[in-house]
Amino acid sequence: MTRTQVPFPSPATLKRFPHIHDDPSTLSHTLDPFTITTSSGFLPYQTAPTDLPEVFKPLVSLLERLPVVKADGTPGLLATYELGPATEAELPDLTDEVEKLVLTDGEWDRFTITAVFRDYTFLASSYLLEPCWESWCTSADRGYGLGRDVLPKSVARPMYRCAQILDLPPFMSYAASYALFNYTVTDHTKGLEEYSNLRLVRAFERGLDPKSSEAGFILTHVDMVKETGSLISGALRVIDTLEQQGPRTDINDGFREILQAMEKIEASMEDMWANSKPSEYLSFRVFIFGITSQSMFPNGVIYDGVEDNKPLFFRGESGANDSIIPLLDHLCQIPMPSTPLTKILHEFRAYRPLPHREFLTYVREKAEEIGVQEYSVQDSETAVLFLRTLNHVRSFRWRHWLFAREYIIRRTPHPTATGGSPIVTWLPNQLSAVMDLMVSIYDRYLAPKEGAATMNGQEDLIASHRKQVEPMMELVRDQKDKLAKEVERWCQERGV
Ligand code: HEM
Ligand SMILES: N[C@@H](CC(=O)c1ccccc1NC=O)C(=O)O
Repeated sequence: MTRTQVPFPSPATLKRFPHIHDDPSTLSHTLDPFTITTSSGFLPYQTAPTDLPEVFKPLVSLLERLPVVKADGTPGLLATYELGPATEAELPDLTDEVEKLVLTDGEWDRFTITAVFRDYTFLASSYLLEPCWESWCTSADRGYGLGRDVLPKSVARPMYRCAQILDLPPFMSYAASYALFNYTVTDHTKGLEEYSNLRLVRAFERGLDPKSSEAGFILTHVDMVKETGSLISGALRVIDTLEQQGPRTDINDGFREILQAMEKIEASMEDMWANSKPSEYLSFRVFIFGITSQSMFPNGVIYDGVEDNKPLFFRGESGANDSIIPLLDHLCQIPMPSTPLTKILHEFRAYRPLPHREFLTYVREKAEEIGVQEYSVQDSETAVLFLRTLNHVRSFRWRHWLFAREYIIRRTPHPTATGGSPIVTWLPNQLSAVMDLMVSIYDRYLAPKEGAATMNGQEDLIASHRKQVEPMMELVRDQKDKLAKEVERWCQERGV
């Protein structure tokens, strides 16, 4: 029997997110595929289509021939730098066919439209970055050179139309394109349970081979995000119970559910090292750069037939559009410094699917309104659970910093990440913010107080809770110093 004495989810949450507890397999394809449920979490409510309606055959044909190594193991169009000419010669403008992607009730078939969007964005990025791929493969210094600066009508117009319908920027994105709408399973009865059952749908380089580093890179993200149903459920339990002034024990349970989900997510994240080799990352990475804040696109890109042909600028595909960490940032009300770096963090928000954006905004506003942080620190047991939640945000970001260092920073002087953020300073901006908050909460609410009555029951309880987090806090203080020194060294070495 549950101890909950207030409705969960709260009427307010249910009103705002009516599908939150639905069985994902029953959801209508008119809904955005990233409609959130507590079982599918931030993954799409159903596995993405591997094929498109027949009329998009010319697009699918290009996509199947596109990868550097095709599904059958032979070289594809990007291997010989022939994708550009093939696209220009073969692809008709299928924008009118996008208009026909409606279901019987006349509503958009958003599920299929997202698959069409995914495929156009794959083609667009391949087309724009093919010259960079050629420079990277052929020039000794491994520079990227310049990308193409005009996207043909036959790619630009239908991609733009899909993006309008889905309310997304018209460019390859993390959720609706390369990562979360780009996996399938070999055995449908097994689903997502086993990592070895996962496969990519589309790939740039060698990703159709499940053992490749490209496949491993993306599928590790999928394997992590599959655990987000209970993360969302835990976060909602905290917010909904607090909003309805329910019992603290239930709020503590919400934090426990979050902690359990994060254990699984971080364990899966650690498999990145085995699933995707650091030495092979920079290859397929060429195709995921954006067209803003990048030397390859100094003047953005003209989308022929779109927005009066004025140059457009979009951030590239990035895990910064993932929703796990922003959910916890918002729930815990982690304050970010007012720096230009934080502005980039906010700009990334626009690249998430609409349902993720709506959910994260809801969590951010509710957490502020009901004061999740303030409530949590008033009781030493909740304060410990809150600190342990923050510690997951820290360890995620620390592990992630090690990825950025070993897969990218050590191996290329290129100053910006695919999303256009400065490669050395941006990730530490957020990592330092979490560590600062941990130290300030510990010092204020759990550290020994001068003159506190030692035999007072309350002090004893605080002391016993303090003991639980002391080793964790020691590590945080060490890591804070280590990070600052390391960032300074990289900045000096790279002239930042
Ligand atoms: C080899 C593995 C990875 C590398 C090299 C890597 C690299 C990067 C880089 C360079 C950024 C900067 C943003 C930009 O401008 O593009 C970034 C951001 C980010 N990535 Fe990754 N990433 C990796 C794996 C992951 C995984 C598995 C996740 C989990 C979903 C993830 C989630 C994030 C998040 C949340 C951000 C925003 C950072 C923040 O809020 O502090 N990344 N990543
Ligand atoms: N920003 C990263 C790439 C990246 O973030 C990313 C790209 C595609 C899919 C997932 C990603 N996740 C990691 O953050 C980079 O600069 O290499």
